[in-house]
Amino acid sequence: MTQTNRRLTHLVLAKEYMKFSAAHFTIFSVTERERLHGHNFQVSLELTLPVGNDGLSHSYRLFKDQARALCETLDEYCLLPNHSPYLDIHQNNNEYHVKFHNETLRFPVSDTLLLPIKNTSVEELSFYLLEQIIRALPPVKYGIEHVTVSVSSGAGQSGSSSWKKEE
Ligand SMILES: Nc1nc2c(c(=O)[nH]1)N=C([C@H](O)[C@H](O)COP(=O)(O)OP(=O)(O)OP(=O)(O)O)CN2
Repeated sequence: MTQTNRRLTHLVLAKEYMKFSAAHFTIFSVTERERLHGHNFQVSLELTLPVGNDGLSHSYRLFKDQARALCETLDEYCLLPNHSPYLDIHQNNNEYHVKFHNETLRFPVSDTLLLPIKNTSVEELSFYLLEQIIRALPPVKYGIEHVTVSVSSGAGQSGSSSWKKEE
């Protein structure tokens, strides 16, 4: 397919089930954080990819199922940023002891996920999920030219991150 007659489509996938319920606290500085609380985080996925002669890019079931599976890996956990510059996290038997400023918070290991992110913000969660999506759906294999993952912590607020195929 030449560059000129390539037909690209932009799929937007934002199914209600692409969500995860999780506890977290956002850290604002070396001394300031919010209290532990939860959200139903909503995820959306946008993909740009070519449409074949059959008028189809891929069955978007493939992408929806992957997004849903990724959401399930985060569902009903307390999420901690393992790369936060403000936290010192150690496991002590079946607990994580999390030192922040002048306090130590304790979380059950069974209910907590340490994510490779710097904060449990929507922006950092979008970076994390984008990396997971690219790992699960290699763009070269699926002809994906651009992908954006958005994470919302509530109506009217979200963060997103994107990957774009190098020209
Ligand atoms: N850049 C970011 N700022 C904030 C984030 C974030 O993810 N990225 N997250 C929070 C808090 O986690 C909080 O849960 C949501 O923030 P808040 O402003 O309190 O918004 P509400 O969901 O409570 O909605 P309002 O109706 O606007 O109060 C804070 N900042």
